[in-house]
Amino acid sequence: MTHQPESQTIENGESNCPTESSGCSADLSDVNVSELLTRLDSVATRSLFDVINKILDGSIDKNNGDLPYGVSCLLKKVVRAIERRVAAQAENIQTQNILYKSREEKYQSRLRVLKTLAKGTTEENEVVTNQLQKVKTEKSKIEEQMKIDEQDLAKLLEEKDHNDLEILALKEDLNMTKKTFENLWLELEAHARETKIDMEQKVKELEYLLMGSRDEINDLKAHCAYITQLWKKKEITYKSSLELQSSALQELRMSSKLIKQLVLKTQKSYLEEFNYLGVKLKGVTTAAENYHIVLAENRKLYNEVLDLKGNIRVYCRIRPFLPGQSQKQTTIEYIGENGDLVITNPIKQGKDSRRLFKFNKVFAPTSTQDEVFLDTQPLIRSVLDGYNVCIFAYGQTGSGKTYTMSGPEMSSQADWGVNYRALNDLFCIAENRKSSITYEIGVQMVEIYNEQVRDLLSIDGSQRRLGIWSTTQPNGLAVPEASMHPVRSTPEVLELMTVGSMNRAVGATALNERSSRSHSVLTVHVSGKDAKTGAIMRGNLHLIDLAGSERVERSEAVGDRLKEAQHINKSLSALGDVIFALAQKNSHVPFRNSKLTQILQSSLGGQAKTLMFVQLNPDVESYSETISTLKFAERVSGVELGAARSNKEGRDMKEFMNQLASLKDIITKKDEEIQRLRRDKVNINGEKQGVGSYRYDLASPGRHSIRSPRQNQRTSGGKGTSDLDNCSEYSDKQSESGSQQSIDDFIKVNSLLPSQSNIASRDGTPNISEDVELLGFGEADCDERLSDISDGGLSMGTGTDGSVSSIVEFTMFPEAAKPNENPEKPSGSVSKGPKATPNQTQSRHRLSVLRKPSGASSSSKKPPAGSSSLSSLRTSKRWQ
Ligand SMILES: Nc1ncnc2c1ncn2[C@@H]1O[C@H](COP(=O)(O)OP(=O)(O)OP(=O)(O)O)[C@@H](O)[C@H]1O
Repeated sequence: MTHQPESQTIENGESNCPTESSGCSADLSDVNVSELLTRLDSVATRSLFDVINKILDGSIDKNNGDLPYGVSCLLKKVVRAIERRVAAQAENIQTQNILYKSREEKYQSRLRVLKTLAKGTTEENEVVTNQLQKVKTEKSKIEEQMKIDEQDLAKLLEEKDHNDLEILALKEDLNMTKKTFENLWLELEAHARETKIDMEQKVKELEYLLMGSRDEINDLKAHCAYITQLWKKKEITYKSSLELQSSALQELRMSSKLIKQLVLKTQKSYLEEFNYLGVKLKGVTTAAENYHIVLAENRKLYNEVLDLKGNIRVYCRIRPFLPGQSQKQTTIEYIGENGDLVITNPIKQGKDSRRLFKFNKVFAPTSTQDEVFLDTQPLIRSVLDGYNVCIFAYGQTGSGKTYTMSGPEMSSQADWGVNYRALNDLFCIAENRKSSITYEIGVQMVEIYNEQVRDLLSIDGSQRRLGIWSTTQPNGLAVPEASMHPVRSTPEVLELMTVGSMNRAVGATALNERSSRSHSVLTVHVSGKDAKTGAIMRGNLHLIDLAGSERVERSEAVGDRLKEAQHINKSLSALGDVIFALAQKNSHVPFRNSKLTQILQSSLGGQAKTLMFVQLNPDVESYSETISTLKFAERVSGVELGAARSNKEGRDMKEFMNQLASLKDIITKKDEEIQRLRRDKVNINGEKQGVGSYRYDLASPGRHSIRSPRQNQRTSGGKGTSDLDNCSEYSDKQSESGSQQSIDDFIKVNSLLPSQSNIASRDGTPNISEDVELLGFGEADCDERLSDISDGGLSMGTGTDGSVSSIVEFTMFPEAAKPNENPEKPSGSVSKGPKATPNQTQSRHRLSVLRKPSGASSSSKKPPAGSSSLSSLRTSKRWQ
């Protein structure tokens, strides 16, 4: 059935190979070729292409590309069908194309017609629209005008109504006024009539009165004549009294001349008396001169006494509780003015709970940096006189050592510690003395960390280990390898110290977050050259901030920290051993046991002045540390270092005596000048003003202008330190009020107001500084430096015998007036201290000569220098 149409098509002459065709149809069974052939023209072209493809694929697979005949015929048919179809379609397209073209032309011509039409219509439209627009505008204008007219009309109507109302009201008013006026007119007419009648009556009355007053005028005329007569009489009386008064005046003139003569006489006698007083004054002046010399001697001797004293001073400072510690219990029970300190253990009961310690001074937690420095200042000043001074802070970690020595971090000037203030002070004095002494100041800063000495100010920033001199060098350089930095001002020092403290080894322990685990040693080298003699003085100031002294187990340190703590403890116990050996006066002092004691050798063993700050933490938890710190400090305070000695070169006694003699010459010359000036002044004042002028001078403020730098500081806000500004201010004041003026003032004060003695102030307390300044010693730049003059509280253990020297001693050392408190102690022997040097021997000799009272045995009243009086000095805690 399926092969029928195919065979028919082939037979229809479409193909010459029917057998192949059947074979072919058999091969393409799935394409349904026979069906295709029957409706070749109606099948889609795509299907025809599919058939071709399948035929070709089948032939490739089965016959290796050679098409069988049947298949070729089939293909031919299909291709022809496709060709026909394509040709038909091409014809179709051409016809359609022609159709489209004709249509297009048709539309184009229509479009042209329409365009022409549209053009004409648009122009007309525009004209009409414009006209319409104009008409509309006019219409709207007319409408608006009409609206306005309507409004105007309405307004006019309203106004008209209003005017009508007003006219009505006015008419009413007019009527009312008219009526009122008529009434008033009537009333006035009636009143005028009444008034006319009254006036006529009054005229009649006045005429009657005029008749009476003519009599009165006549009476008045008579009275006036009488008064004129009276005045004439009085004039005569006054004239006579005037004559009397002028004669009395002449008498008065005569008597005034007499009085003048009397006054002149009295004046003359007064001048004579004054001259007599002047003679007496000379005596007083001579006494003052002696006082002056004696005072200088005393000052010298006083310094020598201080030198002989030679103790280590111990100041105790208690740190306040830090912010946030207000609830903590304190171990501090009592702080005495005299240096007493009572420590209590609140945990213990009974008498064992309290312990008393005694130091040179105890600073309460409220003490300021300023107050602490005021008590340290005199010691520091000795450095400029060629002394070695050592100040160190000892105490457990966090007890305030760094605070006392350097001040808190980022501190203001008020918070500056001893270091900054000391250097500031040194610059200040050096500046004041520059006319006579040229100073050079240099600083070194090293730290001892794990028994290694390191330069904190090395120029190349290296942290190399430094060596130490085995023995103390004459130039005081214990660590010669450490870089030396010359300094000229406080800002330079501040900069260096900041660098130094930044380089300092800092670690953390359980006790203090930023605990310094090294000893820091700041050494200030001062060398001064005397412009006149060429002598050179060298002084060293060691400022030491020791590492924390707490026990190893308490700091909970391990590893490196433990090693550090062990080194610290070792060096501190070496320090203790040295101090103990010194206290025992052992022949061997183990300075070499630690780097710290090696560096401090010149300050502990030599002739140096030493001050130790014992720092305490008041917290009860630190009780045991506090007690061991205080015990250590107590042991230190018992050490005597021997006499402090100034490092002066080439200044022997002869030189001193020469200087003294030349100074005396100058003073004598000055005194002569003063005498001359005083005489001139007396003459001038006698002529011009009389004695009153002296009283005026006494009250003048000039006398108070001479002040010590310390007084100046106190009055200017109580600042403990003086910067260079203060220095210059101080020097200015000094130069303004020269010694001439001060001596002059002194003479006036002592001669004219003996009750206001300058020797002692009114309340009985000594006024040493003022005395010294009044005598021209206000500047510390005299023969002897005033570095230690403020140690005025020290006793010399002497009674007074009424001599000038005794008065001076009594004034300067009020405690000396007390009887010897320790009579058992043999007087006349230097009980402690090393063998006296020739200088000391001489000083002692001078001291005893000076003290010898006229006509009294020295041994009965006063012990000689260096005896019990000096012992009492040692126990006296009033070293300032
Ligand atoms: N007098 C004081 N007034 C106020 N604060 C103080 C005082 N003393 C110490 N402090 C404060 O207590 C803390 C510890 O003080 P500081 O660092 O000086 O102790 P330290 O003994 O030097 O410790 P370290 O051994 O670790 O160096 C700091 O914060 C410091 O500012």
